[in-house]
Amino acid sequence: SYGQRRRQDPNYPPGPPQMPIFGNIFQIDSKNPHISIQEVRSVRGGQESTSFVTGLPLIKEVLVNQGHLFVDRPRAPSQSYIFKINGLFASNGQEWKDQRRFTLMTLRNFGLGKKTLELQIQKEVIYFIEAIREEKDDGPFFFYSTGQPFDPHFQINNAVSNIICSVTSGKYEKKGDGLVCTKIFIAVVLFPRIMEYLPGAHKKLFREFQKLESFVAQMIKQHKEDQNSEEAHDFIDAYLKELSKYLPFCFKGNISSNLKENNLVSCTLDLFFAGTESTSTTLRWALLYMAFYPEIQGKIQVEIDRVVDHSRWPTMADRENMPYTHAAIHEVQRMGNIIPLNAPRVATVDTTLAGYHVPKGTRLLTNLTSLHRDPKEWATPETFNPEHFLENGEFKKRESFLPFSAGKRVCLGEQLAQPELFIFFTCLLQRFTFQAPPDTQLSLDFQFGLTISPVPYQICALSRETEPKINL
Ligand code: HEM
Repeated sequence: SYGQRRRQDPNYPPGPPQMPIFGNIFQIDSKNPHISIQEVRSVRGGQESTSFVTGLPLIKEVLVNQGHLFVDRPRAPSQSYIFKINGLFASNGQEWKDQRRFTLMTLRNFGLGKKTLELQIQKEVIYFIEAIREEKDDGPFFFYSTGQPFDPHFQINNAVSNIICSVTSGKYEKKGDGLVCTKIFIAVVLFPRIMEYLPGAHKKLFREFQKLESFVAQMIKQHKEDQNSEEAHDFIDAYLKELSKYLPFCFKGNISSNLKENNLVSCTLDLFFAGTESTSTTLRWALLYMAFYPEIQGKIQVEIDRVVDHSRWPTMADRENMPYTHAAIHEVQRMGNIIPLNAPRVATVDTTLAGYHVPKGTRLLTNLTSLHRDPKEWATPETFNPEHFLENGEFKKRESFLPFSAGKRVCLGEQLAQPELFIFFTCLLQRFTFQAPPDTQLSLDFQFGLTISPVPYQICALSRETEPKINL
């Protein structure tokens, strides 16, 4: 236990006094764990000991310099019961390396970091915006076109999940059969709500997860039945084609490479989870901040109008000419701070950190909040201020900004998330001005679920079509 360890090893990281059995579990504010823990500390919940790593030098040590020693995810007893411990997010060792390498290679083939994917993102935003325009007074988009208050949560989630769906199982989306994918998306959106119904939530969660798995299995079955061309159309296709190379040796895949059908199911689910919630939460923060700070929104719109002719949509190539907008998106991510303690890691060997002994098996949480709110790093750490990422009017990278983490296990989808954020944000602000509903004070309060997200809000989107074009 922590107490024994600390007595036996004075070099074990310090921690607050603990209760027997429960350790420090009651000292952590479950709603704000990232706020209640501000130092490098070890705490214990039950038998588990976790170290919180704070500050840029130490966080870089864990994620980058000594990254190979902390690259694994810890195993919770409930994890293998509720979630699988394979796939991309939860696997370790060679199994993780094989899934990650194959997924990155395949996503690159399907346009990650290239123009093709950008066009796909643009298409989704255009669908979203055109739907707003086409609908007349009685349609579900009536509110949007008339500037009436609406909650953008569902629409944003839907658009973002369509992108990840088209990459993973796009073949069937194109045929107009988006049902399976839509069901998965709805379940993903429902997950945080299910967690609210504790106790018993884990049982529901497990059942929902099983349903998700069988949806994906069904999707894979459809892909198998339809594999008649040489070309892979989406991620599932590409994975199945790789598996089929090894059919003579192993019906369910290549034993030596860890590419197996159960891993295909888990990787697909991981892409849905990781690819939907994080991007859509960031976009919800973005619209909220715009409505909260109308002058900043106005400056961004001036920049968009200066660089992008109103007859076309913004593209990634425009970003270098839009330092203020680029900085504002970074500021949304800094303030949104949606994954405040990063994803957990575990020490794979006995090692030392800041002079403290970190025994093998210690869980580590890198406190990204300590970077994103560091008063020594940011002029106004608690206030939204795009100037944080500007110097002499040019965009400036900042070391203390790691929303996607860093090192070998850095977010696998960063190159998808960045164009998603830029294209959604700029296309929406090119066409709409977001503002608080009349007589309403918007709040920047957050709630804690899979990510830190804004509390549900209503917002008005005023069409800019009739506004005169602003020239600088
Ligand atoms: C604003 C959007 C996003 C943010 C802030 C974000 C952030 C993160 C963070 C902090 C991690 C943990 C990294 C670590 O352990 O060091 C992570 C992992 C991951 N992300 Fe993202 N992410 C975003 C979007 C996406 C998208 C669009 C995808 C889909 C392709 C994605 C796929 C993944 C996967 C598969 C992992 C697990 C990687 C591994 O364990 O090897 N993410 N992300």
